[in-house]
Amino acid sequence: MLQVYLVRHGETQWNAERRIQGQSDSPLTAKGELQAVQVGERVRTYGITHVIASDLGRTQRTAEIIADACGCGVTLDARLRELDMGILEQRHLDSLSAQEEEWRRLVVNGTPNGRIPEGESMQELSERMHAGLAACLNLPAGSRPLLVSHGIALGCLVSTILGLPAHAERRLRLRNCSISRVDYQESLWLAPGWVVETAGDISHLDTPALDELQR
Ligand SMILES: O=C(O)[C@H](O)COP(=O)(O)O
Repeated sequence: MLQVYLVRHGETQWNAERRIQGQSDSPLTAKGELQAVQVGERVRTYGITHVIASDLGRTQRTAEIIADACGCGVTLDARLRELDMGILEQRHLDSLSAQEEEWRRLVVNGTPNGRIPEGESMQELSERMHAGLAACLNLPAGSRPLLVSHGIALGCLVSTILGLPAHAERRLRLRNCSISRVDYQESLWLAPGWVVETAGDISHLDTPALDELQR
């Protein structure tokens, strides 16, 4: 049975500053680097064969640290990028006008085809994330991939595997460097398809690696 590990990147400067990242980028903080090291320590004995990351800098850096621990390389897949948040990217969450907050809510509340101007809908995000995950089924038999992606992107993937709407990602807490796992179940007796084994596990992060919300 194919097991796929899903890791959100380590904390970044803009995560810490409460700025919207989307497909814009900011570097990992020292805490973010430590979180990635702790993921590496946790998964180094899991037999990971491929580390596949979104092509944004924060996921690439996190993936390099994890891949070093696992002794494998990193490949990039743009389908694993965060939701494109259009004209609100780089903005402080606390600085949005009423109109801007309304645009953000179109996405958060699951308005059909809702998007921030110049951004992407949750449906579009869901389709490309599922395509990125499905690509793992083409890896050689016995592969055990680990994907490094983003908060909304991974939340959307896990929610929709569960049969929930994409915006149900708001009900999942996928913290920086949390680990989730989905398996491709082929048993005829059980429903074939992706199954969520774990979501948002942070038991490998010690206190210095936790963010404010986690303490
Ligand atoms: O700011 C964002 O884009 C999201 O809320 C979180 O994205 P991230 O997982 O890339 O930090």
